[in-house]
Amino acid sequence: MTEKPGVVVTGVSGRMGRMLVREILDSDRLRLAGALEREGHDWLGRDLGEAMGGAALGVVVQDDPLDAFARAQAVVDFTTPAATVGFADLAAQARAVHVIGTTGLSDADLHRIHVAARHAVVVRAGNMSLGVNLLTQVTRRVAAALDADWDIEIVEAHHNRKVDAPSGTALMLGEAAAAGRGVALEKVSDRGRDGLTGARERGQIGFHAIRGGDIVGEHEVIFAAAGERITLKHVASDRALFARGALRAALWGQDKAPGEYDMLDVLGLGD
Ligand SMILES: NC(=O)c1ccc[n+]([C@@H]2O[C@H](COP(=O)([O-])OP(=O)(O)OC[C@H]3O[C@@H](n4cnc5c(N)ncnc54)[C@H](O)[C@@H]3O)[C@@H](O)[C@H]2O)c1
Ligand SMILES: O=C(O)C1=N[C@H](C(=O)O)CCC1
Repeated sequence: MTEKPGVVVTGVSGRMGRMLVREILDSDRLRLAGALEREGHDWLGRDLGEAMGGAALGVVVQDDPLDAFARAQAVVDFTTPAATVGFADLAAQARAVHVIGTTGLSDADLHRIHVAARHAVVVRAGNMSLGVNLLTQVTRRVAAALDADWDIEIVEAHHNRKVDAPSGTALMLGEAAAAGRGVALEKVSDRGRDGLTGARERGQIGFHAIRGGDIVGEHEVIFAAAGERITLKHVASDRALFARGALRAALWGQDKAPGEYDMLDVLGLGD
């Protein structure tokens, strides 16, 4: 029997990091090959299981990605843009599948990831859930069916620790709506109106971010016209959903050619 693919979890003490560890330990198809945290973190050098408040796992939390990735077939990464671009280079060197859930990536960050993907499989998505990825397809189709008399607004809500806005998911939905309309999102995007903004411009796609409490992730795409309105909505109530999607991507990527992929590829939802 071949060995199960080994996964390194980056940002292992984070909200997503802990969720990923639990899901890998529950999985009969993957094994935990390493655990990374940032320099100076108080979990470094400790057994991961004990740091998480449970029994020892025999995996020590470290801050050396090169060493960890050399023992892994996949790196599952929900950290920060600065950390993720560095991991992209190193995961590519190690020929490990790099699953990127980190959001808030700049165009320069995306370029670095694109270059790394010449040498290894990268799967990146602002949202790893089946529901949201399906919603992007529905959004694109609805936007394609309606003209610009229908104003498109995207409203997202997340917990009060989230550091980026609009959310990665909101941007995916915005890209889908823009693609349906046949326009470039950056030309029509209007983010967080405030003050004497003037009337809404025809064809704009608006973004609005709510931050509060422990909201896991909620997204609405509103199509509003004179006398009627369509609202498409997704609610995530459990972060495990994102972790399971990311681990599915880590497995899916094992036999793929180097390149950039997304969750539509993983879920077989692409056109
Ligand atoms: N794509 C999705 O489905 C999805 C789902 C949830 C969250 N996210 C995104 O994932 C990211 C993390 O979210 P979170 O809620 O877990 O955040 P978090 O702040 O709880 O966790 C991030 C972790 O990364 C660690 N980290 C930072 N720099 C590091 C480095 N250089 N090396 C190793 N570890 C490092 C931090 O110490 C922290 O533990 C965010 O960008 C968020 O938007 C994406
Ligand atoms: O908790 C977060 O942060 C989330 N980030 C992703 C986003 O930016 O869309 C996915 C939902 C949760």
